[in-house]
Amino acid sequence: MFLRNVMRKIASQKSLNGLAIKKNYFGTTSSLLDDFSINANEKTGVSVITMSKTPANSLNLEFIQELSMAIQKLNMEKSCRGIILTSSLPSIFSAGLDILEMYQPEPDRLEKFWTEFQEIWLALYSSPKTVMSAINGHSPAGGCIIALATDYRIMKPKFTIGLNETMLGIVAPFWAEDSMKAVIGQRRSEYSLQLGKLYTAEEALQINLIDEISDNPLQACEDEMMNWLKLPDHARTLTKFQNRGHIIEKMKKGRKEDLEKFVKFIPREGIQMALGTYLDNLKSRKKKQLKTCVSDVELIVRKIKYNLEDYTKTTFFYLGAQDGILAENLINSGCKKVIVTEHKKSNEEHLNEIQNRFREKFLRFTRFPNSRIIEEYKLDGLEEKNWHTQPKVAVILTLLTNDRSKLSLNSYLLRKQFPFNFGRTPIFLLTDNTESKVILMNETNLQTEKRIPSRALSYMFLYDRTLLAEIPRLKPSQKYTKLIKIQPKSDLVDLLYDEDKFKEAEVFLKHFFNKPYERVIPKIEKICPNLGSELIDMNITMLDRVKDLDFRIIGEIFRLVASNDNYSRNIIRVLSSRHEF
Ligand SMILES: CC/C=C\C/C=C\CCC/C=C/CC(=O)SCCNC(=O)CCNC(=O)[C@H](O)C(C)(C)COP(=O)(O)OP(=O)(O)OC[C@H]1O[C@@H](n2cnc3c(N)ncnc32)[C@H](O)[C@@H]1OP(=O)(O)O
Repeated sequence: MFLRNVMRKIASQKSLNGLAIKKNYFGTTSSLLDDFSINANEKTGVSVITMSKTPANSLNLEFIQELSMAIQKLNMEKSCRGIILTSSLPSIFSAGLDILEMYQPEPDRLEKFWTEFQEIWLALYSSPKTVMSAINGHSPAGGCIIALATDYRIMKPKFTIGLNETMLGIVAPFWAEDSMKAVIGQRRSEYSLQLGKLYTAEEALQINLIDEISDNPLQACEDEMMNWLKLPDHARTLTKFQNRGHIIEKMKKGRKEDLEKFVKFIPREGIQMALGTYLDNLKSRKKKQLKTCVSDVELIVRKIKYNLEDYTKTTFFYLGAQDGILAENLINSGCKKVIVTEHKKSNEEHLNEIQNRFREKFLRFTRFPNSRIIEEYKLDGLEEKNWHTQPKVAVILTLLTNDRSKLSLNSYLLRKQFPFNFGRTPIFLLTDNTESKVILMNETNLQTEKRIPSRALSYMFLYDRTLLAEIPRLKPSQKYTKLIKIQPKSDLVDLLYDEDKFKEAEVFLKHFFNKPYERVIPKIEKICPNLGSELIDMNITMLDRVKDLDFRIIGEIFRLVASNDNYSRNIIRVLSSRHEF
């Protein structure tokens, strides 16, 4: 019966094929939120899905939804024969479910979250394709569940994998347990699950939790995939379903009850306390591992009595090229990546000088495709370093001018060119702007706000995609209401302050998300003359003059509409799929 259903499903998928998959299936595509990319190889029929959601590829609702959709599409794509899952993060395959989704959850979201997790597991576990995991970093809990849902696992040495849910005071779902049993056997599974065991790759190989160890799991998966693809797909797929059918059926039958249990279980006081403690430990473990980072940045920060250690969270620095010395100090004190930016062509020479000075230390030198003036340097030996013990500080953007056009340029660069998702990283803008002020946010809940007047550290530039995506789910009390107050100067700000105009703007925004820019601008101009040109020149700082967060989002949309690029469109699509818009 099950096999018959499977055959029927494969047949119906075939007919859906043309509809479900974009014509340009081959090549590289990115997810809406840039949390993963898919590289589809036309020759081999193998698609590599690379997860890149910093800092840990933890699976939150949006990430799971997008990933799941991508896998389902690949499952239906006739020309795809194999899928490899991997990560672009240097030491984490996936840290499992995003604990913040389960800690102090909102009921509706929690339900959606678990439903989507069930869904992605089903899409992977019952995929008709050959699915492999190139586990190139830690893979606890949900990360291991995902890997277990694939057909073959190759892992990089030394990292850890396992179902450690009991360590968090929670319980792995029955279907994950079943998939583990199917791989390592009943006894070993029971032992591992009860003790929440995390195994090193070497240990995992011994108990068959993984199939191979390799320094280059992706390459090894690609090689192994070729062996699997020698066999006729239908025979291999049916054999897979013969083996997995009972587990899939059981999951489908029990999934409603599983969901009910989950949404009841997670909000329980004891569970919440356990999750809270686990989260605290996760954070404090990191603080203990921090070395003191002695650098110019710290000196600046010390001068203004600001404790850098509170904000030692990230691996990236933005620096003006004029800060060559600063960059060198940061590198010497262990920063993993330094981005050197320079905006004046005349300083190209200086940039070259820095580049030459640092050449030996950097593994890679990349020019951003759309800019002559941004350079990325990557530290030598990055892969070998133990990332756990690396000092992580903050993102710094230097801007030693208050010239508005440069401000625009910086925000533009940050928004358009910087390929990373900052997560909850604090971002500082160092400037000599005399109206200096800094807003430091507690990035986790946006509740804490401090102001530190300073000439040197003037402004915290809080703009990141994760945050943007998170804004709609913040409770009203968590929305930050105080932003830098600067006299509104532009029509746009007037518009955003004006209730009636705002309403009008909101109405047409609703209708024009998907309309071409040329059609939007005249409408905007009607409401607010001269706004079109203002929009083009608009920079993020203006948005910070807006008094209310919702206004800010609208402002953000104006800006995105104005820039009219793919990235903006994607964000708009994400935002417009939410109720707020
Ligand atoms: C009766 C039963 C009924 C119903 C069933 C009930 C419940 C079912 C639910 C069970 C399913 C659970 C599956 C899960 O996946 S739970 C999540 C478990 N995950 C973990 O335990 C991993 C935790 N993370 C780590 O151990 C380390 O981060 C890791 C080893 C992966 C990497 O270490 P590294 O030192 O390289 O990085 P860190 O500095 O620790 O992390 C970087 C930042 O990422 C944050 N982080 C890490 N993991 C998570 C996560 N899972 N969720 C959210 N955030 C995470 C970490 O805090 C760091 O953040 P910052 O400090 O930089 O802000």
